[in-house]
Amino acid sequence: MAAARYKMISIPEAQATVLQHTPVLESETVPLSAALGRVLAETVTARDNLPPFPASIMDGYAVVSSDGPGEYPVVGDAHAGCSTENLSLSPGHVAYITTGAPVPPGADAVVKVEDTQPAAAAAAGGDAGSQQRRVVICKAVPAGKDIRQVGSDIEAGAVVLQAGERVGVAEVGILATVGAASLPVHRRPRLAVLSTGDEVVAPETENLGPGQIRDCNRAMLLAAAAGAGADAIDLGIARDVEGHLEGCLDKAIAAGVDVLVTSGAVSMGDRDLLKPLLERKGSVHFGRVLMKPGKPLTFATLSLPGSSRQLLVFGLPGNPVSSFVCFNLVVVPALRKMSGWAQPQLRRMQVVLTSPLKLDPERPEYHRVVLGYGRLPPACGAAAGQLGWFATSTGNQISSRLLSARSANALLELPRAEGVLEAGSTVSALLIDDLGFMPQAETDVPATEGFFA
Ligand SMILES: Nc1nc2c(c(=O)[nH]1)N[C@H]1C(S)=C(S)[C@@H](COP(=O)(O)OP(=O)(O)OC[C@H]3O[C@@H](n4cnc5c(N)ncnc54)[C@H](O)[C@@H]3O)O[C@H]1N2
Ligand code: MOO
Repeated sequence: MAAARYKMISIPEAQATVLQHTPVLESETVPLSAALGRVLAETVTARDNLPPFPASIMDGYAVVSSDGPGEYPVVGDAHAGCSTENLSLSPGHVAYITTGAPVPPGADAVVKVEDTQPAAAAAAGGDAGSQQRRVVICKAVPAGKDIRQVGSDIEAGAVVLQAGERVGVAEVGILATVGAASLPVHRRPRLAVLSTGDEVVAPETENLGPGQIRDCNRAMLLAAAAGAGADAIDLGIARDVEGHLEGCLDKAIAAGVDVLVTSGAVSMGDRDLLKPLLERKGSVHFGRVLMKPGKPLTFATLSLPGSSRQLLVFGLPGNPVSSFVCFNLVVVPALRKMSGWAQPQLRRMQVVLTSPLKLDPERPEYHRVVLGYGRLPPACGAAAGQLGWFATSTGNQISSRLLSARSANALLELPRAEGVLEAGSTVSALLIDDLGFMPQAETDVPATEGFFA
């Protein structure tokens, strides 16, 4: 019997080994326009107060609150963007003010325009020769009403974003607010993707020759790398001869990438040449993992000439689903760690099965599912009708059938066991996509009572 050369290790051991060999990449300074999705390498503080001046929240009149309702002369206008240098209020006077304008010194509240009226005399054409505008304040307001005090949104010197935080859309706005026109973020990982196999031909091949199939892994893994925030390059297809595979590996080294992701050539056939090559060029940390799909998953590191850095090599199995699953389970956390994520692991949640699932007695299995949120369907038995997260299987899970990954936003973690897990069972699931893009709209989920009233 042909013995497998590599010790079979557990999934957590494989993931820990990968992260142990994965560095956090150094920082670089990027303009704010390029910061989306990056992880901050330094804490950002506010250089000034927001608002920097007491600002009106409403269009209306700046008043001295102790004056109360009554008719008052309007001594000036404070528009957004103006200076109040030449405008100050004494009791018995008001100033017209717009939203976002500085409140003039002396005023301590704003009365919104809906709570005022034009003064009758002024409306009728002025009061006996004095051209002064007047207004009737109809409502008493407390001091501070409708004024944003200096620093009430952001105080000067306050930490607005921590090192290690990911820059999303709101964070771009926050950075712009504090004047961070450029900022230090962790460098994006550089990654190369290589397919292997004599049977594999370019996707644009119209008529397949005998024994040929189109290369789906390369396009998919390039897309996955881009989705995970890496800069990816395409190394093409390596033929099943050692010289060619080695030439491709050398190209990855010459390109200066941080990560090489290959697919295929890691199992037990006479043309599975990757592991021996990696042994020769570097260190193979594992070559078999107890998981389905993805058993021959391989991870190696190679020293780079003239550098203290190491090239991380992920030898993903050739079956497209195995490649897809393994990329999510080990490459995504590695790319996240490189990019500066403090917690790079995939997020786990508990979900309810909507159909019975057969278990594998030999390997723990990652079953691709579409998660939805809503009333659990009748198939969930006793839990039916409750609100919760539920998982719908993508069907036949054979590792050649990439349609089983279509729309999948999670991988169920099914234990290695005999038998079937019944519908209605709760299992853990790892998120592989943004739940905001759930393919199914939530069903029958009520909004908070009274929300639309
Ligand atoms: N004797 C054994 N044979 C196999 C074992 C085993 O333990 N003992 N493991 C099986 C498992 S599990 C897997 S997974 C595969 C992995 O094989 P390889 O990683 O060596 O991949 P290949 O043999 O090159 O290809 C497998 C399969 O995938 C197709 N393929 C490969 N590359 C692509 C691509 N870029 N695009 C689309 N499809 C691709 C290839 O044609 C094969 O059908 O090994 C089992 N064998
Ligand atoms: O591990 Mo293989 O991925 O089961 O087909």
